[in-house]
Amino acid sequence: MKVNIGVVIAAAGQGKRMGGSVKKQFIELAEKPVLLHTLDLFAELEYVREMVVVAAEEDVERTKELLSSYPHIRVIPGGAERQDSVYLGLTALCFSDYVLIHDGARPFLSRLTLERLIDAVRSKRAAILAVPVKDTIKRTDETGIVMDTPPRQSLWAVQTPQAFALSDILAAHEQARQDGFLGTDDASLIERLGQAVHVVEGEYTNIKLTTPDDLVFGEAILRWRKEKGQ
Ligand SMILES: Nc1ccn([C@@H]2O[C@H](COP(=O)(O)OP(=O)(O)OP(=O)(O)O)[C@@H](O)[C@H]2O)c(=O)n1
Ligand SMILES: C[C@](O)(CO)[C@H](O)COP(=O)(O)O
Repeated sequence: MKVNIGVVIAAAGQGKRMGGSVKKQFIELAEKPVLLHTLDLFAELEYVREMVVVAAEEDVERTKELLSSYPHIRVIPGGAERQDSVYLGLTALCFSDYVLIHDGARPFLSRLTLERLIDAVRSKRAAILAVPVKDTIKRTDETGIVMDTPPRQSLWAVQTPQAFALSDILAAHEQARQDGFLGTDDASLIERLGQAVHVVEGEYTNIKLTTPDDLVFGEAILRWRKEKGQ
């Protein structure tokens, strides 16, 4: 059965941890802005019914210009926090049964992984990409003393896209706004309502560009893919 899939790209951040003068969505990797690396994959998919890019208010015009070869992608202004920007993106969708919520600053997603996530959301309603944590994780108290070491077998580093039935995630965002709850991802808003979120194993290369060293990893990922002919 044909389903309508919408995409919300959160790209309204200020990139403070990157620390440079150019916001990370506009930084060029292999002579192409990060945001275009991110969008290209979605823009070529026939089952994507609609796409919304959420940009910082001051960057809306610049983002529209950058996306001028994609007239079907809408660009709207975002909010103060990622969660606010995503909410605004969700409310702009008109035709979608399911939505993929993705960070504009996560430009190395592969088509294979995306398709596995889409298969999962169609049967499970809420599915996210994640990779098993490789390091040992410790929890500390406010003085930096280790409190405990959670068993690693149950720990995952969570990525985007995160995929949901649109009605569920809209309701979860509305509830979070009402409760004043701010999560660091969208799945946490569903989890707090008791709904199951399914993990789909992703790829370690689907990194988010957050700090300057991530740009070095990013260049290396692109080089590696080119060598492999991908
Ligand atoms: N108000 C915000 C904040 C973040 N984002 C987006 O959410 C994604 C993940 O956020 P993060 O890596 O934290 O980006 P920034 O907020 O730009 O970075 P920083 O926290 O270092 O300022 C990014 O694609 C970013 O553009 C957004 O759409 N709206
Ligand atoms: C949504 C996310 O990319 C999942 O890893 C991440 O939580 C975003 O966090 P940030 O604080 O906006 O970097």
